[in-house]
Amino acid sequence: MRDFTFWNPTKLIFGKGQLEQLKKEIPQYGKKILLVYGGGSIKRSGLYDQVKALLAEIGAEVFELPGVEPNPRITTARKGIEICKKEGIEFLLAVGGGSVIDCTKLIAAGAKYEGDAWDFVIKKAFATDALPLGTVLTLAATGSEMNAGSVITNWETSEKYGWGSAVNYPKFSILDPVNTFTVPRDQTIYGICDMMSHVFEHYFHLEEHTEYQDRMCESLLLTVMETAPKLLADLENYEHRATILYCGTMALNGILNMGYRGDWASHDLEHAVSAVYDIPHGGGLAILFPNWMKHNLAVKPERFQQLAVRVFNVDPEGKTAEEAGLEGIQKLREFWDSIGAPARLADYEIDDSKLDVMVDRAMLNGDFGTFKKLNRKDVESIYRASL
Ligand SMILES: NC(=O)c1ccc[n+]([C@@H]2O[C@H](COP(=O)([O-])OP(=O)(O)OC[C@H]3O[C@@H](n4cnc5c(N)ncnc54)[C@H](O)[C@@H]3O)[C@@H](O)[C@H]2O)c1
Repeated sequence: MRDFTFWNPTKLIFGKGQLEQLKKEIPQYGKKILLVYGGGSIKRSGLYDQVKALLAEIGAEVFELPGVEPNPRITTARKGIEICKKEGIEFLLAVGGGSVIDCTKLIAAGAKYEGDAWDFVIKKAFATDALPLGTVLTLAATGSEMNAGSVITNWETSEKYGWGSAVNYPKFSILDPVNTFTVPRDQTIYGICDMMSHVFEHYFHLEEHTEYQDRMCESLLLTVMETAPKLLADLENYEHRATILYCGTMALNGILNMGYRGDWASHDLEHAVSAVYDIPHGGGLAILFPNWMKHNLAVKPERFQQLAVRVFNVDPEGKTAEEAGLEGIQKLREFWDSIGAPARLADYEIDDSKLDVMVDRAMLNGDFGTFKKLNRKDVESIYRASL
């Protein structure tokens, strides 16, 4: 295990009816609020009206940025930054899923920056200051509600990158499982694949002696796999929504991955696909991750074997580490198939016609990944296996 410092300042407020806490939390930061949300699901569910009523109760002056897209775009963040600068916004409230939260993070940092906020995303500049932000999460998936990451797409250049800075941590995040009841079945599945993928990104590392971290990762995977079918059979079940919501946050808030660095190449592979085709992030990961695993099985077969035995119940008797590991990867595929996750790029009508463009996008910053550095040939091979 490597040396580490753990710091996560986000206040997590979890449970039924917790939206009321907005009245206590927001006034510490100011009265001029930018409310950021997506395509209207919060209006249909009634959450928008509830938030507006609470903001009215604390006498907030509310400006709005609706219409944040899934795979949020730099153009939308720029609109939000303009509002912040023009109106002297003091606090940003994101109400939505990972896309709304990620966009809000860029707006918060961009509002304190003279240049174009895309500079942060391409790492031309590093964000050292930001307006404070809070979130009301409506979809279990990304962990963005309790981390410092943000993923932004530039549709003009077909680029999608993750960027991060400690200034991005939400001051608070309100997680009421009831607010996730309306998440449609497909988005619920993508969220489940996304949070499991975050754990896999952690799990495949080259560090020795991460016994406790491994078991935490495995326990999260087992919990998600046990709960997912129950939730998908009963989408408005509070307890199952709560378990999945909590798992989504825990999968990517820094708690599982102290003392080592995970791989993250599969996320880069997926970002390059959705920068070209605008597919749901969790759906892309469900297609690509098992193929990344097969491609890299030989790098450290014992890790795949451990995952197979402990999480996928593979009997290691009489098998090499590689054979047992491969069986585990097949069981992961079977599990994702069983919940209705996409398995091939063809499920999104993606063929090999833009394969070179996707490879170019993925390779823009050179070889990537830490478990194994992927080069152009590796990337092409994983995409081809995923067609
Ligand atoms: N910041 C991070 O750490 C991180 C990690 C992983 C992924 N991401 C990024 O996050 C984005 C995906 O976010 P996401 O998976 O949370 O999905 P999302 O925010 O893109 O939402 C997906 C869809 O679900 C709808 N929706 C959200 N909540 C709903 C509700 N309660 N009822 C009905 N519909 C609802 C949205 O309107 C949208 O159409 C991608 O851009 C991905 O790259 C970020």
